[in-house]
Amino acid sequence: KEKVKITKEQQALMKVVVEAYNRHQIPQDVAKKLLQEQYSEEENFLLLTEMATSQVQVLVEFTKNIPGFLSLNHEDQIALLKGSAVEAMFLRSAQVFSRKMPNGHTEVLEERIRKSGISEEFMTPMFNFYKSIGELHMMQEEQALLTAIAILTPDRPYVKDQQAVERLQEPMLDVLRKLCVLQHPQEPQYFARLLGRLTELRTLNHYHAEMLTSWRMNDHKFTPLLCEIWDVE
Ligand SMILES: Cc1cc(Cl)ccc1OCc1nc2ccc(F)cc2n1[C@H](C(=O)NC1CCCCC1)C1CCCCC1
Repeated sequence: KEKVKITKEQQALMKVVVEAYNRHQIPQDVAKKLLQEQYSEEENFLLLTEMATSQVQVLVEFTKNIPGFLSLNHEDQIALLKGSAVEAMFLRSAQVFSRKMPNGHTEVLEERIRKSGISEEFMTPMFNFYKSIGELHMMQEEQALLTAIAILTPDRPYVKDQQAVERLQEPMLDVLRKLCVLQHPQEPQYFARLLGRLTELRTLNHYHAEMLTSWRMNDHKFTPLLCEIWDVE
């Protein structure tokens, strides 16, 4: 059985990605707000649009720190960001939801989200995803690399130079695969399960526009940035 070893270059790549991921965290903690009090559907919608707007800005900063991203064709940089922003939001939401919290807090948080205004039909796929992410107990290195891998998906719509994107995604996949083998030696399928979450993320992508327009309230207002990213209005 060959000894898996992370090279110096791979250590350096991981360090850059993890530091960027930790540096670009959401300023205010939405989970704390939701646990503090029950908001109306309008207030929840506003909270989501505020959180999502700041998360997109955070995502752009994180992406700029992915080695090689800024040397991609500019239109392709936009296509990758536009193609991955919603997935990154759900991935971040899942990570926020799966964080270790004091007893009973996760249940309160789930209840507040169920009553937030999102229509019923989207709750099951969304919480199934959150729970499947939670079960993985991902380390922050795995979260950061998985987010970078999702952003560097070559077959996003309108990407012209897919090979250039593959050349950036492959080293990330390599170091994540090695990390999974080293961190989860008893679970040879762990890496495959992680990548399977990216497939589940894509299905959530299909729902996002309808999740927003069907929010139980009238007159859904979006920021210009979200109109761009969320295919709404
Ligand atoms: C990401 C997303 C996209 C669409 Cl279309 C619809 C919905 C949604 O998030 C649901 C969702 N799942 C959550 C799990 C844990 C949590 F603490 C908050 C969560 N949220 C929403 C949120 O603030 N998400 C942000 C989290 C940080 C990154 C940017 C997004 C709150 C908004 C207030 C009403 C209760 C849901």
